[in-house]
Amino acid sequence: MTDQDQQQAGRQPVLEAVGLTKHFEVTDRFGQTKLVRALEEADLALHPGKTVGLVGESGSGKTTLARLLALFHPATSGEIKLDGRPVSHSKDGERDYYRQVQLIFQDPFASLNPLKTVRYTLGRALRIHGHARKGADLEDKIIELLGKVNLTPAETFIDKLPHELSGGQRQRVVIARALAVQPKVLLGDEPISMLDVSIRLDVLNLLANLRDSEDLALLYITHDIASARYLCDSITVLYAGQLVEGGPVDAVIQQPRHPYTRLLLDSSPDPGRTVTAEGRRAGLFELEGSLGEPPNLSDPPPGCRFHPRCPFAMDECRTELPARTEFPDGHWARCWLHQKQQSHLLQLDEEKR
Ligand SMILES: Nc1ncnc2c1ncn2[C@@H]1O[C@H](COP(=O)(O)OP(=O)(O)OP(=O)(O)O)[C@@H](O)[C@H]1O
Repeated sequence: MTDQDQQQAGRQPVLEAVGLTKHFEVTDRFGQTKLVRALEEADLALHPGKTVGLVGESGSGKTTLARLLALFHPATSGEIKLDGRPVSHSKDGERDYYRQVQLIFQDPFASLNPLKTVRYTLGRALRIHGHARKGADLEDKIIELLGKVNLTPAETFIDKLPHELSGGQRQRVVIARALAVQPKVLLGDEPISMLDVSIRLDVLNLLANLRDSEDLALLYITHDIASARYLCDSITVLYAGQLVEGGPVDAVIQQPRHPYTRLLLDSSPDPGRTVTAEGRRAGLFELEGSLGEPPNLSDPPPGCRFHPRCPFAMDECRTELPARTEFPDGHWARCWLHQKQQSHLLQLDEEKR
């Protein structure tokens, strides 16, 4: 353990999800009510100065978890803790929470009022949260925020409306507005996925710099495991509403312990690895297409929801989600292979890759 790791180990999480579950009640066109089981008993911990990547394919429940953490939806069950204390859902409790936890959405254009200038947007956030009132002080703080997100010189941007900015500049304004609140936690829900490919890296680097300079706890939500690898200290993998694996980024990427994480890695372009003619790495999931689609969450498979696609599925997988198996260095997975002493099957296959 490095000195930094030791310091981190002693720091308590700033934000924690404990057993967070969300079932949405929806009514179909025939008037029938059903439950969409979007998230099941999710545990997650965010630490100051660290980034957790939440990775999963479309519809796996990533946004649902972000929205629960931002208090946009009430949880069906489970708890959110800020600085070790359960969040109070009183008006004052929620106002205090929003001062500390800010959510950045995928689409910066939809996040900004199209009729308001950058000065107004940032000034309003500063005033509402009591970090500046008016006049020169307010102007100085707006300029400081623009500097933090590299929108300089500030006079080039301060009087612009959202449509006069590029996508990347708009997302920087959204990030500056979140920083105006002086939060401890930033939740980034696919913050680069709608940006031009050429500027995605710049925005990731900006988030990394802000995390370090402001000691922010960052949740980075993405379907792109390669970008999570670039930005994150640890990764948590979500499949069809169930968290299936997590741990330090290198451990998860170098030695995935859940077959679904293997699928994600095998599907992710990586120039350093063997690639088949179809653009996928040679390996277990070459026949991914024939292994089926993610389940419908209004009628999910029982047990481990990945079992219909899993080449290792055993009887247990079809009835019960296993407990977490913990490995050294904080790496864990929920997979029967480990509970039934069958990990070698995954390892044998790993050697063939
Ligand atoms: N407000 C809602 N009402 C009903 N169902 C919802 C609601 N929000 C999300 N869902 C359902 O919950 C499941 C998870 O959706 P969610 O948006 O969290 O996934 P995601 O991983 O963020 O996907 P994407 O990457 O496509 O945004 C989906 O089946 C979705 O249809």
